[in-house]
Amino acid sequence: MSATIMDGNALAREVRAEWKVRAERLTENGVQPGLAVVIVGDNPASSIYVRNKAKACGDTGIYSEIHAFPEKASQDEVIQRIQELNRNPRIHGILVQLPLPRHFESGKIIASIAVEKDADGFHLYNVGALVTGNTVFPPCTPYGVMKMLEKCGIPVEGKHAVVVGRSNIVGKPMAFMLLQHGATVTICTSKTLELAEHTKRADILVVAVGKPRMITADMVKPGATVIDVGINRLPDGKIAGDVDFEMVKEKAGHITPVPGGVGPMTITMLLCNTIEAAERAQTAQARV
Ligand SMILES: Nc1nc(=O)c2c([nH]1)NC[C@@H]1CN(c3ccc(C(=O)N[C@@H](CCC(=O)O)C(=O)O)cc3)C=[N+]21
Repeated sequence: MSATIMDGNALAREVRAEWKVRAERLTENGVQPGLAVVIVGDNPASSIYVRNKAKACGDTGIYSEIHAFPEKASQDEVIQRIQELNRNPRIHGILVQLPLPRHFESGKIIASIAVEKDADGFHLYNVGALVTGNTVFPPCTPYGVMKMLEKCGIPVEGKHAVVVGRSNIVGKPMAFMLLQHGATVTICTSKTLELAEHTKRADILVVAVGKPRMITADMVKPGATVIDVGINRLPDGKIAGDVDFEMVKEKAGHITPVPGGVGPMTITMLLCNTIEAAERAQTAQARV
């Protein structure tokens, strides 16, 4: 029996339709949700991604601005722009596209984003909120994964989840979100010894390492849910995930493809966080 494919494009459309109603309600009340995307340098992958985000905003009724800086921009001028965006009432969400050029200290840039406009959930305050179970803005990729599990009716509570990858933007927040939902969580890295011994015990396996097809069928428990966060560009130009999709889909119960899996959900959750931020701004306004 072949696994059920978790269609990220279809799920993303569904979630966007639900949230679009909320964006429209806000707009009717005079507060159109607004997102500012700050991008430094001209990494072609980032530029495509930023354009896709702007388009997704338009489709969902969100106002968006792109603030592009040249590679050689100074850290101070970027921080100054972020501070302006922090004060701009049209903007409810601010995203600084990562990675930044090497001469930037990402921590300082992220710290300059107003906590209540941090649509990526990367500010240390929001990281702390997530870890303590008081999440405001869940980081978009793990948030998208949780939403996919929910939409596909995959239970998390009591299950053994294994996360492979320990990045601050995917692996770590993913592990804490699964934990918050009652999973027993194992966090592995690409360096974990006997990795298969861990992954084989996973009811839910989330892989975010960046090594094409590193998860093979022998590393997966029959019937498991396999979530592939990896997006690797192969020498022939094709895109592959961290999971050997063709082989693993014969063994898993549910599996996400790449492309068309977690990626479209990531962009969608950014839109949700922006709408959420606008709703909170409106509520705060009403209280004054
Ligand atoms: N501050 C910040 N926040 C981010 O969320 C962030 C970031 N910086 N920097 C870059 C990464 C990468 N990322 C992707 C999101 C969606 C797709 C996506 O939708 N991919 C499609 C198409 C893939 C393709 O064809 O290239 C898919 O998987 O189907 C890809 C990559 C968000 N990132």
